[in-house]
Amino acid sequence: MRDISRRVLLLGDHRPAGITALSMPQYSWQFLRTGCLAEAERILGACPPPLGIILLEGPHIRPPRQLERLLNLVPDLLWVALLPPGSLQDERVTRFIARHCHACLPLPLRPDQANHVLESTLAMASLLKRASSALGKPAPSRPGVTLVGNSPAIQRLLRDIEKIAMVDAPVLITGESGTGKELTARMIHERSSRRAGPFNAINCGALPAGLIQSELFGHEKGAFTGADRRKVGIIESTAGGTLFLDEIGDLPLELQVNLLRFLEDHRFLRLGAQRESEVDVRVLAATHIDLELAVREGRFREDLYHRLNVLQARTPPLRERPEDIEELASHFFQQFRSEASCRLRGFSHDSLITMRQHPWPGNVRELINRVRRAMVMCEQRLITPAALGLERRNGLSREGVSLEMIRDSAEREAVIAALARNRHQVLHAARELGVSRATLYRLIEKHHIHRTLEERA
Ligand SMILES: Nc1ncnc2c1ncn2[C@@H]1O[C@H](COP(=O)(O)OP(=O)(O)OP(=O)(O)O)[C@@H](O)[C@H]1O
Repeated sequence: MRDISRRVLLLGDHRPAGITALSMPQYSWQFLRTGCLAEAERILGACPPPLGIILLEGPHIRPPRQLERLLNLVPDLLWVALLPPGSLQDERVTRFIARHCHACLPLPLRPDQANHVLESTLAMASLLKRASSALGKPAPSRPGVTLVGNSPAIQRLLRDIEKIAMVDAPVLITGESGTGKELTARMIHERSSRRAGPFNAINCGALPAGLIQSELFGHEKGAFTGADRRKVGIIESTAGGTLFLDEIGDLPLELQVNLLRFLEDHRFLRLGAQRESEVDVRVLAATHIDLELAVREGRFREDLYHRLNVLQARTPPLRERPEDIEELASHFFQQFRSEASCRLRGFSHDSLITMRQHPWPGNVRELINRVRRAMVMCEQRLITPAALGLERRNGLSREGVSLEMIRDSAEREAVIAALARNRHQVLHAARELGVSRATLYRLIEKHHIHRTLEERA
């Protein structure tokens, strides 16, 4: 019987020179070769091998985006890159290797050298598997807290965070619920000169109006019935650090004046105290409501609004950056995998498409919850749309979906259907759709449709 741990997925359009020798009994590697990404996905979904080899030439490295999608599907598979002569001069190739590959081998293959690299990669794969199941820990993630995502909107936010962290002024962070406002505040703190001090967060909307004053500013013993000892408020306990005031729009008007006073001279009065105290705290505030409107309607003090709004950061909603969805899903998949069945290997192609179509009203928090639930409930090897609670539906019946998203979704469906009807022949599918071949290629790129077809037309 063959040792199934020596199975290797070989992704490439042809058998690379020297590979056949590695299938000989003295090496006994078993290669599952495919030049088609959809086929590769099927192999990974059915009975995934521990190793993958990528031949970095031909159309596969040309559209690296689709390739990266596949690699993100099974984050625990270790990849070895096969390098045709001169390929390392291509900066995209070196970046790709640095990001995704465990090792690389020059072509043509020298069987002993290739066998040695495959053996050591296999040993590393089994070591990592054992370590993650023994420790019950998620795969290592990036150091410190950081925003996952590569979209221009997230890159802009990351640059803003770096700049804001350099200055010691108040910040107003705006964005819908679940978009990462608190995470942004933490990142500002961790990158600021206050990083050695405390980071405290308080949700101004979650506390009853009667309690919030003593939570923020503290109180003296006997300040009110039941105040049987002195209490240090969150402002005071954040001395030398950063205070994050979430849902600042919910702060009662009578407390807004106290906060303004504190922002102006860092002085505050404990409830029931005779004298003011002084403390050095940076305030970051967040809101998901339109504060300017709240000012116009008299629900929020204009002077406090301007005092808080010295610097701004905006956390973009997930529907504005669908290109981040896959990376986020894959990030949380890795984080939760220790809690879930080890059978799971990643996301099905269908679920990736469905996730891109979903409007994500609850943003990243919703995505985290769906991935976590899917990892518990899914019985297949690849997470399905059903396990995510995102059955594919006709866009027109969905609530809260913009016209643009409906149009986008219909366009994607039409392209997929035309390609399927025309056996993936681009020229014929383009004719059927009444567009040029170039336009159809642009649509395939735009919607990240797996080109199992590549250039058959
Ligand atoms: N870009 C991101 N990368 C990684 N994790 C993220 C990202 N954005 C949000 N999260 C995670 O999503 C969850 C919700 O984020 P967070 O609490 O910061 O959102 P919020 O905007 O403050 O929400 P709310 O307004 O409801 O308080 C957290 O677990 C956070 O770590």
